[in-house]
Amino acid sequence: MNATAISAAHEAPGRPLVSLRGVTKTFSTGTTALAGVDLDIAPGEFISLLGPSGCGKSTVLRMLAGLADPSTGTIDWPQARVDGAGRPDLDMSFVFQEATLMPWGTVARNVWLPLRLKGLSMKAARPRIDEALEMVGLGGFADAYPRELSGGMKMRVSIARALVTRPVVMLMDEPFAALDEITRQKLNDDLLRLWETFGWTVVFVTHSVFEAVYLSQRVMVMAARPGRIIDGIDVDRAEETPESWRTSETYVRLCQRASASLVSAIAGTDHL
Ligand SMILES: Nc1ncnc2c1ncn2[C@@H]1O[C@H](COP(=O)(O)OP(=O)(O)OP(=O)(O)O)[C@@H](O)[C@H]1O
Repeated sequence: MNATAISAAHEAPGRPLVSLRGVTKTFSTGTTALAGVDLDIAPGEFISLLGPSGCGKSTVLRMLAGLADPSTGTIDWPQARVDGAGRPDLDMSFVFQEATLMPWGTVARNVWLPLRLKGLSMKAARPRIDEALEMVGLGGFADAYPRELSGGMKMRVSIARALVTRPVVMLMDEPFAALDEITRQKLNDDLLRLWETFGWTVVFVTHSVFEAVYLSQRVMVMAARPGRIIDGIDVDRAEETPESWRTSETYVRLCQRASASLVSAIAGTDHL
């Protein structure tokens, strides 16, 4: 494995896909969810936001998705055309912890949903639905109903529904947190394969040090009260295979480093 750079820098090299500067978010309740967040994310980067409950991870994702605006500070998309409200013309998909499938619809109809919202008929969308299901290993399950699927399969459907629109940016909010460890590891590997295939920019929220270091090129550690970034850890996985990476010295060392940051994040959080 190559030397692994570790730095607290929040900037990605080159021209960022998105750039957050001095971003704060204060809700009408008075809660300051984020204070002074500076972060650049490079195109094609896999970045994780790691931190204790309430540190503002989901708020960052929601702001990237355009579902919430910063109270102060800026979010710029230097490589995209933006509309009057500053929203980029990039396709983004959001994957949540719950698969949130429609129980009355087959797998194919669930995956169709975002294309249907764009006006595509089932007939026109079907090749893309089948391709998306193949990509997540559910080629034979188009006509199954959610109740017939395991938790891991439901999450695969959710990922198929996210990738069927061929997004540029994949926003993932603890997608595997509810799954057992073996399923989670398998889905981690599948996600990395999909990321390599599609070249997505992935912003991945997790509470798990091991998952963050396993998946990411960069792990941003956040603390709460107020939500802020306290550390940035660069991860160079080099040529490791999934198995050799999970047991490598570098992986273990970076997990220790991220754990130590997380401990200090939690130590500075008086409500825990
Ligand atoms: N709509 C809202 N109105 C008021 N407060 C909110 C709202 N959304 C989030 N918050 C508060 O903002 C802070 C950050 O919330 P956020 O959900 O971003 O944290 P998180 O790190 O994703 O937490 P978790 O890991 O528990 O999902 C929390 O204190 C939360 O209670």
